[in-house]
Amino acid sequence: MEKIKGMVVEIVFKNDDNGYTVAALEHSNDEVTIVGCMPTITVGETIELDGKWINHKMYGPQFEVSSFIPCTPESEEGIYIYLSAGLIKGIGPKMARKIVDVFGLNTLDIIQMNPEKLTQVDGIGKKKAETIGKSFQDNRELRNLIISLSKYGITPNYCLKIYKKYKNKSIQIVETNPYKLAEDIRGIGFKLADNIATKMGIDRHSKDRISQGIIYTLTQSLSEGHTYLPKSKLIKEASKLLEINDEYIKDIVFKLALDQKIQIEKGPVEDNIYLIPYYISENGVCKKLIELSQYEFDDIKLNIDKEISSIEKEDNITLANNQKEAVIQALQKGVMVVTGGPGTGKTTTINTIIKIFENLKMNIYLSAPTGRAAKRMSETTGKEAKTIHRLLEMGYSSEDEEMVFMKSEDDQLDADVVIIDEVSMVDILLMYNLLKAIKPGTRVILVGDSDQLPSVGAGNVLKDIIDSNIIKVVKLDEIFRQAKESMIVVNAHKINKGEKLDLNVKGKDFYFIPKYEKEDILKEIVNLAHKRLPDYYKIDNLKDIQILSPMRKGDTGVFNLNLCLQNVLNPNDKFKVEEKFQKRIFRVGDKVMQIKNNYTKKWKNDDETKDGEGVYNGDIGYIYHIDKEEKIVYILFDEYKIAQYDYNELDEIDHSFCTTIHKSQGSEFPVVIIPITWAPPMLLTRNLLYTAVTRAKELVVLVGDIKYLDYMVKNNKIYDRYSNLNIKLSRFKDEGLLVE
Ligand SMILES: Nc1ncnc2c1ncn2[C@@H]1O[C@H](COP(=O)(O)OP(=O)(O)OP(=O)(O)O)[C@@H](O)[C@H]1O
Repeated sequence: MEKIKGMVVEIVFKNDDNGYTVAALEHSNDEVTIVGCMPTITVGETIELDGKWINHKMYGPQFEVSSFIPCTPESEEGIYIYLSAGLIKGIGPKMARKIVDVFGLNTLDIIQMNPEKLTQVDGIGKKKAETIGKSFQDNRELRNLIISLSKYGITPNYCLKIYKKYKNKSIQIVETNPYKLAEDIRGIGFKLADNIATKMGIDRHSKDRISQGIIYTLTQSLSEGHTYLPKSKLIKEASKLLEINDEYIKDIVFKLALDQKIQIEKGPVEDNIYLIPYYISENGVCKKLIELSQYEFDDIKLNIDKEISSIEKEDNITLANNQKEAVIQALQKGVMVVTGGPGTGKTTTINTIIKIFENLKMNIYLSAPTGRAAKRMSETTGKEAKTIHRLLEMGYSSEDEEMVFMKSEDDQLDADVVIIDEVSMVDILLMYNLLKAIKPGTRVILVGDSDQLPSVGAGNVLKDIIDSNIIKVVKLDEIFRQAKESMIVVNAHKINKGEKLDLNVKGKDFYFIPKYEKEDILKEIVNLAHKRLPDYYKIDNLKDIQILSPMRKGDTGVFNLNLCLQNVLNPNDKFKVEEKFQKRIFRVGDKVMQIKNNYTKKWKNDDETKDGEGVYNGDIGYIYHIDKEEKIVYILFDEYKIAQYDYNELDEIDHSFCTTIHKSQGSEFPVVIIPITWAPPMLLTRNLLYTAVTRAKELVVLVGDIKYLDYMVKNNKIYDRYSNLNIKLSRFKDEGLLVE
């Protein structure tokens, strides 16, 4: 093994996925080629390398690197080159020159130890000095992490995610339990974590490995919507994942239950295995629903029929019988469900209910699971509606920054009535947190359409509640005359019943354009969004049109459609700043979406007169500005909220010229275009089509092969979720525990 030292003068090639780099190094007054895994090196940096000289057939002599350590640059010029490489937020070449001019050889010490002194440099204020100091520190720690973890085959991109999550505890956490990465880091699955563990020498049959495999199998099943797995299924899947015999797994399942990491519940056929929070939530939702629904009210003394008549007169409307029934039940029951498809009068019914409770001077809270749904509820009721997270006053615990709700059993909501919209999107954990915060004597009204896709999170809450026959349900099924005018509404109901759709009725709002080849479907959709629809309907191709695809991959999947749509709807332009992030280019003007809830993301309006926090999964925005020097992307949401994203936060953002149908749940758009083509059967389902179509307010255009449309309408196979809420609720009735 030999040692050489020198300054990196050029990066010839770098593979961001595995860190393999070819670079030129200034060494002993000569320029030599170095090759190997050096993911962190930058031009201007001095490094010390271990390795050996080889003679490459084509490229001649090269130094093959087995390990390297960064050294502090020794000359002022070296420091300048190092700082101007763009690694540190707030320092570009000009600023680097100014800083080195002031501090000379002490520059790096000053940035690391006394960043406040940077204010001596023209153009650096207190805040900027702090940012530079922090960015330098983060950069150092991250580079050390990348170097330390590269021996386990962890790529720089994952190191960045790991560092974001665990900060300076990263190495310690990874080396103590690499399987934790599979739980916490997006993109790292059990397999990758297991590979890392193998490189660390962890035994295949160790208790830690098997425990993690079992927990991972259960965690994975949550993303398919299951709240538990039957024991035999769990063992089979875990054994496949771990590639070991069932017997080892059975033992550890039992041990995990003793350690209270999982819960075993006796089922009628076999044991069911839960992760603890899901067990507590499923039982808790059941108990709270029974408790709230059994409350006997004697607080309202009014003639309900008279009250309804006077509101009907006021609103110039006659409620249908089941709408009236819903209003009456809302006054009498502790918990009730109002369900129905589009145009069946849910909003009208809820507005009547709100009026009656308002006349009675009752305290009413309105809420919905997502920001978009809450906004829509505010618009249709004319009253403030909050997200459930806001309603429950979500915050973070001081010790471990875990999310907590301030409103809970110890400090319940001061409400007489709570109305929740879009309940089909509420999962079992959120429902439990909500119900815990509601005291007996409060009326809870759950509104939703159980034919929509179920919640992204585990459970089948709305459908289970409806199917249990324990909670009062009023199903609205009449489509009102006004709503019947819309083929979107009419066809949505036809989809639900598995009937043939009315397509291309002249002057209406539901069109089908036949195309058979995927390339033709793609071309047609791009053309519709770019030219045809905006020209014909005089609408905005970004704001008014939303393309929804069932899948992410493939020619007509979200990823490819976004690439093609970006090219025509927001093409490259020398006046528009853009930046490449892994496989995507973000450009000023791009339509984007927040893809996970970020309750603490701060936003301000343009003139900073309004501010707030929280950007939610599914929120659509536009790239407003990209600051390459500060490494910040500014995104405009809701026409006035501007949120800043550091480059390393951009995994929360995706392009949204096209989104998946799943992500569109709870949102509405004027015009929706949907590709109809081959996809895996589990994506060609009736309720996926129904959800997509009901997102449109004014126009639906389907493009593709009619045989797949027919297939979707007929395919009402719902992929069952393991959830016991329905059975647990029904048990109360079977055992005669309910007051009728
Ligand atoms: N009793 C009624 N008589 C006549 N028209 C009604 C009645 N109830 C509702 N409508 C009308 O039917 C249409 C649909 O009603 P509404 O918006 O309340 O339904 P919805 O179920 O909330 O629909 P969506 O889910 O699509 O928002 C509206 O135009 C509304 O004015």
